[in-house]
Amino acid sequence: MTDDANDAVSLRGVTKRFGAVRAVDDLSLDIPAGQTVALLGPNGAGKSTTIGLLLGLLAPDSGTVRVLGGTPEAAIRSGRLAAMPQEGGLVPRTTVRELIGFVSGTYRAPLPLEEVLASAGLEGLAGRRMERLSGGQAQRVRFALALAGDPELMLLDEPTSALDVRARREFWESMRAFAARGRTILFSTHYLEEADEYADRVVVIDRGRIAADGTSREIKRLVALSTVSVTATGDTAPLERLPGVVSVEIRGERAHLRTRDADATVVALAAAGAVRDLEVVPTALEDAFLSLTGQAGRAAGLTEVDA
Ligand SMILES: Nc1ncnc2c1ncn2[C@@H]1O[C@H](COP(=O)(O)OP(=O)(O)OP(=O)(O)O)[C@@H](O)[C@H]1O
Repeated sequence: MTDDANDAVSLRGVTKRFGAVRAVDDLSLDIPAGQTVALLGPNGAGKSTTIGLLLGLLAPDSGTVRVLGGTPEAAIRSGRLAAMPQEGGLVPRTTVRELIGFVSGTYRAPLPLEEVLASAGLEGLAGRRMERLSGGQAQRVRFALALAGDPELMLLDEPTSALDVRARREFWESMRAFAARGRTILFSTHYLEEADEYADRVVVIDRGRIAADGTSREIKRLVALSTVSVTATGDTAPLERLPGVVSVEIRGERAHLRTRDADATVVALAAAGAVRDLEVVPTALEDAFLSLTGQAGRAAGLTEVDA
């Protein structure tokens, strides 16, 4: 790992404990300027804690946290770092234009109001009052407020968790425009699909440590993407050793083989004469993700990148 002063984010051996819980455990992560990075992990993985550390809301027990070459506090003070809250922050009875205009006025070098409205996809909603916005529209206003100071880095903790599918898509369209201007985005999410679609890079975090780090294509290649099912008779232990197989689950008469290479697994099953009622189904992305952070992932020999 290189030490690059141009990194937008640099965490070095960072640990944050809450009592006996190591919410972030010796984590090292560098994000070069211009990347859109998804921090992906199950509940309690340490995503919010990581973002809290980067915003200076939490102090690490050990290790160093650098944001845009300095401390999080300095980055926020200069307006170079912005965060978007999940909820709240919108003043009722004001219009979209009034609120964004007011907040813009508090920044030293704000973006022109019309540009903020356009970037957040709010042109048609500028005159609308806060209480009349849908969930997705309100979230775009929060995004606009974060955008107004023209930050270089945006940190988003589960920005779409309260949104439905359509609102989620609309939100990400706004985010894409921001990223296209060469800005850096780090967002946390539970959804592999979201990481897959919107991030240049996916960092999978599990129990405060990095479980995998790569493009979503690389991450998906690491995980078991198909399940081969057969009716199993006799000893099922050898199934575990077939090519591609990551884990085997026996339910009644059926053996479900989670595999990274369905073709190789099927060929090997055929050679063993064990193809009764054979079925191959793609694993849902969510399940694939669980296999990466759960037992199956460890069985597949995935190593912690930053151990
Ligand atoms: N203020 C706190 N006090 C005590 N424990 C905490 C605190 N904040 C976080 N934790 C614990 O630290 C661990 C990591 O929590 P964190 O909120 O960072 O995870 P997360 O990945 O953001 O989870 P989620 O997806 O559920 O938001 C969890 O075990 C959590 O219970």
